[in-house]
Amino acid sequence: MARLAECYRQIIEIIGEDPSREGLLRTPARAAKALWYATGGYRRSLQQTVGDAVFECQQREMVIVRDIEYHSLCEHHILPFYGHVSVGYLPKGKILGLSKLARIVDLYARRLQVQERLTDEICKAVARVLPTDGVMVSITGEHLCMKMRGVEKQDSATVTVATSGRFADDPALRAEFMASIR
Ligand SMILES: Nc1nc2c(ncn2[C@@H]2O[C@H](COP(=O)(O)OP(=O)(O)OP(=O)(O)O)[C@@H](O)[C@H]2O)c(=O)[nH]1
Ligand SMILES: [Zn+2]
Repeated sequence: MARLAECYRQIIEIIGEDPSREGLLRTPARAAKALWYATGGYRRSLQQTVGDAVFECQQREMVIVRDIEYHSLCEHHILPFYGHVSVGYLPKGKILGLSKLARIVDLYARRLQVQERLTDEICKAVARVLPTDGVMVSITGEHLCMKMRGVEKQDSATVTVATSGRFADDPALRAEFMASIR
């Protein structure tokens, strides 16, 4: 944390500000803490995230948690991107504690990411922590690197999808998932 704060102190200096100015005195420490938090996904495992919250259940119909908000950092510019994740799966004898789906989202969002990989990692993680007949994930994202700099498009949104198991080759299942999250 001290090293990170020192890096931020230097950044403040390099951009032409005075790190000893009263308003900026504690900024390096605050910014370090904020970045540490926003990248906390590197310092937790999937197992720690899910714990023991896998339960027996014979329900086989699709389970969906939709509109889980996330904040991530684009790996190209280290600027935020954010939006909503919807996760669905087909249970096969076991179900996952609902909050754990949201915790899995945070586990992979709080890293340097591209939206496509975030989508894929969430999909694979759900399939890893419980038996399923398939997992589907859809993410919407607004990227500050496309809004506040660069191409400066304020209204574009990115949608990404990942599937596994029966979702990969059953258009009706995909359609059911997409209809439920709309
Ligand atoms: N596929 C994908 N691209 C992303 C994501 N986040 C940012 N990018 C893109 O990463 C690309 C990096 O392109 P470069 O040409 O190397 O960088 P740049 O000169 O800053 O590009 P501009 O943003 O076009 O100014 C840009 O097109 C960004 O829009 C993401 O989650 N997924
Ligand atoms: Zn970017």
